Amino acid sequence: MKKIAMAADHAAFELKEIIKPYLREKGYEVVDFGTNSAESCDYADFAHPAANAVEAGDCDFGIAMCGSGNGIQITLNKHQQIRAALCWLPELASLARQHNDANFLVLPARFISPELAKEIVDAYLAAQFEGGRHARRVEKIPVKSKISFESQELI
Ligand SMILES: O=C(CO)[C@H](O)[C@H](O)[C@H](O)COP(=O)(O)O
Repeated sequence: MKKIAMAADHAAFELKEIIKPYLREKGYEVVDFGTNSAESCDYADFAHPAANAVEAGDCDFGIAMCGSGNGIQITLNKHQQIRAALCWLPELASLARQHNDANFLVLPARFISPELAKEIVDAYLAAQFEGGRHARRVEKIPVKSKISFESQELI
């Protein structure tokens, strides 16, 4: 059974509580890293543990959300092995997986309806990484060392 890490701040708590049972009904195991109420909080406190779980292989991938999606996406992408994609349309979610092998789907909870959020989640879950030229590009994403701007080579 695939294991999904979930994380949200107060702005997305309600949406998380809608998407969580939706995923469980579909047969996914959900590990909920919080937040656990609509009380004001800081997205990074939930994003980092969820990112750690995916990086460690304890979860297969993640679904995260905050008001705009920006704060939690920025935080997740500080992790070297995380590719978090902010998606507000199903097509973007499909592409995030097909082209970017995104291991976190990020939703802007204050800008989409629960129904649209479910469609975006469905698109993300149904898509597969296409590999090929995209694999070459994804491999170049982690910052391995200083890179020369002129040559794009490691220095
Ligand atoms: O980090 C964000 C914006 O980049 C998120 O949308 C937060 O959910 C938002 O900033 C929370 O705002 P609030 O006024 O504290 O509810």
